[in-house]
Amino acid sequence: MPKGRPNTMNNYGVLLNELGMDEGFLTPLREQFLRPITALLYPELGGSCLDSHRAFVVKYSLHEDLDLSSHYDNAEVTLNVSLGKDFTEGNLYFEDFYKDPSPVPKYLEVEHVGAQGLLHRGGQIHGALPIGSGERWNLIVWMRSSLIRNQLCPMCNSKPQLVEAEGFGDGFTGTLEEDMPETVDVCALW
Ligand SMILES: O=C(O)CCC(=O)C(=O)O
Ligand SMILES: [Fe+2]
Repeated sequence: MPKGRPNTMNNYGVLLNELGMDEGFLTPLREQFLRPITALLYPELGGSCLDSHRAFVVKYSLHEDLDLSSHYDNAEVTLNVSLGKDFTEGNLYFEDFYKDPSPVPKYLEVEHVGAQGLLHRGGQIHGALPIGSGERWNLIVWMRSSLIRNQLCPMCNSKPQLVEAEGFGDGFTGTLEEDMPETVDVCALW
């Protein structure tokens, strides 16, 4: 069975599409349950037309990854749900936005509470502080809007150079301006 790393920074965890969880769980979660919320909270990030995702669980423990350094996600909007187990410390923290001129509080720490999730902008710099003990697992769903990212890659800040990919890939569609994706219509009708 394929076993990719959840992302380029977390070493321990599982990509949920490899477990076949997209169709029955993650796509309905994004489309039916999260979209009404993200449409209201993140209109400027394509919150009403988040049309793909990369979902994974990340694992932290004393002998594996302890923490996660500051980064922004390859996502317009991210869902982060604490799955437990028992752990101490390991708070999530937020810093400035990547490429956002508006002033925001310099540093905000959020304690993970089991079975609770939070939504944040993918472009907001964040990281995870070291756990003190135990094992921490989180469900992370990086949600993408092709409408937004087809215009500018959020990671390199340039016009995307598309290559073929399996499944949702990195969430880009079509061939940019000449061939706008069908999701444009969905968004316009929302
Ligand atoms: O472990 C966490 O709570 C954060 C994980 C994260 O930021 C990520 O995987 O992009
Ligand atoms: Fe992240």
